[in-house]
Amino acid sequence: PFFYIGGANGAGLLDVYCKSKGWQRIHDNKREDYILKWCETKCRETYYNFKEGEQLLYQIPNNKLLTTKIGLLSNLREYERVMNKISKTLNPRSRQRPRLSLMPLSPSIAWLFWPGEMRERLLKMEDFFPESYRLDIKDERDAFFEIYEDTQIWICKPTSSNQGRGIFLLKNQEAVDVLQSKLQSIDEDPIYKKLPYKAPQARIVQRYLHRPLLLEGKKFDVRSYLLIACTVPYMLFFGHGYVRLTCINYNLASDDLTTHLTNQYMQKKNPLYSYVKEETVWSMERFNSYVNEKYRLAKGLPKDWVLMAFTKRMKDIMMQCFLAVKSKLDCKLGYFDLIGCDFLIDEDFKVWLLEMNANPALHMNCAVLKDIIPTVVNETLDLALEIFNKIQKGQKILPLELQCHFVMLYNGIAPDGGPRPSKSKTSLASLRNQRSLTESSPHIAQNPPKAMEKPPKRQPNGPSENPLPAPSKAHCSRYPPTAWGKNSISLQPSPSTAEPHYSLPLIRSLGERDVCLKGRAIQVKLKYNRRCTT
Ligand SMILES: Nc1ncnc2c1ncn2[C@@H]1O[C@H](COP(=O)(O)OP(=O)(O)OP(=O)(O)O)[C@@H](O)[C@H]1O
Ligand SMILES: [Mg+2]
Ligand SMILES: [Mg+2]
Repeated sequence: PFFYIGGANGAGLLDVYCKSKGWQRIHDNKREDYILKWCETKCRETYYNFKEGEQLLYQIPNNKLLTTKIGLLSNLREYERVMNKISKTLNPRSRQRPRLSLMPLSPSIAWLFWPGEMRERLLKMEDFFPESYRLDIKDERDAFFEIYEDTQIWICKPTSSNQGRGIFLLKNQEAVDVLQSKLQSIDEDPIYKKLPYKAPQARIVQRYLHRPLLLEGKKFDVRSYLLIACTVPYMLFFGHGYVRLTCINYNLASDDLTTHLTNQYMQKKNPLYSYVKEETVWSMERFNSYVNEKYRLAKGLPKDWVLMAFTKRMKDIMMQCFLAVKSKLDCKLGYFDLIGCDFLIDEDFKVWLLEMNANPALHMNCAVLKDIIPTVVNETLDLALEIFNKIQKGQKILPLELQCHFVMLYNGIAPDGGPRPSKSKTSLASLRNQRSLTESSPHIAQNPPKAMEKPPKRQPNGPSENPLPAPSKAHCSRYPPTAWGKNSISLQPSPSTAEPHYSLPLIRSLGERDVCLKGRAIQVKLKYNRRCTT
């Protein structure tokens, strides 16, 4: 079996992992006979030639729905708008009365179609995403220029750059005026009208969180992971990452971007970096202990706020982002993705999502990263492979033998334990007859997965359709102890957030379809594929 790695990010770790399976590396990107392909950048041919159900391919082709600044902002907004609309129609407790013609048989029936977990789960965007405006839409940027008040601080970011490239702060009216006239001249430039692809990248402006929580006087953000190990059915996991601090103390008035932008790439530009680099990345345990020690009493926080409340909040936010694009992501058996999610905590311990990243950095330039990154990479591949193999063989996906540090966020497994039919064209029956990766891998074939000794345990609060077994800890010994496993980071999956089957049409409809209630029937009108489910 062959594998291909494109780019340098994490290449060493990926190479070792794949070779340990007995696979052989190929260097020709055009070859189509690979079983796993992991590329930093997406290329159209790869997706065009991808053999669904036979190959594993890193990165969902349209992950930009989440991983560009504009994609994330627009999808979160649209999700909130649609959810509020549905909520007003279906929620009998809503202050606004539903329109009579839209009244279902009884409010309590309508309530049934609004699953409890979704009611509770829906977060207000303003509570986790800093106020933002798209500058590529005229009305929206005019709205920003209208509301801007002198001395407010905003941050301006290009939609699909990373490593802090192209980011600047807007600190006064003068800077905002300069930006306004620049945008106007781009808009009016005849060259860009003719050749719009030559125009500079679209941008957003975002309210600058000017009172961040500080660690030893330094600003920081937290990189965590959203692993989409499978898209048919969806299998999502949360993974802890690390804390990224600046080299020098935070100073709001400073014009030095390295005090404001916490990403490692920016920090490397600071002359102090080589002296303090080990201090610019903290493990989550160190962060947890620090908060326990310095802030617990002063701020009245519960013990282990980082590993408990903060972690839960990150998971909830990730879930909301996923639900916002769930019906739009390209799903094919074999696609998987690892998305880096950046969170900032403010002085009031409020958690903010800054952005989501495709192809997150897998470099190991600090001791903490040497500990964390291999685990992230190995378990990403383990989970993607285990799920893929099980589906190919028609086996039940759960329990997952190789799940160790990642915590399950969501699964779309049908109540019978098999994959749920999706919009993917793959016939699972035909996949079962195909040669599986396990069979084609001499290493795995010699070491077939051990059967689980115990039947899967039921989660106390999980819905009965989707019992989530505890991950096998035995597997953790395969990798050296890491910051993830050493201390108290939970190895237990959170209560299942898998969707109850009755809500599927409703959930699928979100964002793209109209829900309309008529007479005694609840009808979900599907705008795009003209199917009608009652
Ligand atoms: N709204 C904000 N308020 C305060 N600080 C912010 C805000 N947005 C971004 N930052 C800071 O700027 C840094 C870079 O921003 P962001 O992560 O959005 O850009 P990026 O170029 O995609 O970076 P990377 O992908 O390397 O993390 C963040 O790590 C954070 O420290
Ligand atoms: Mg980024
Ligand atoms: Mg970032």
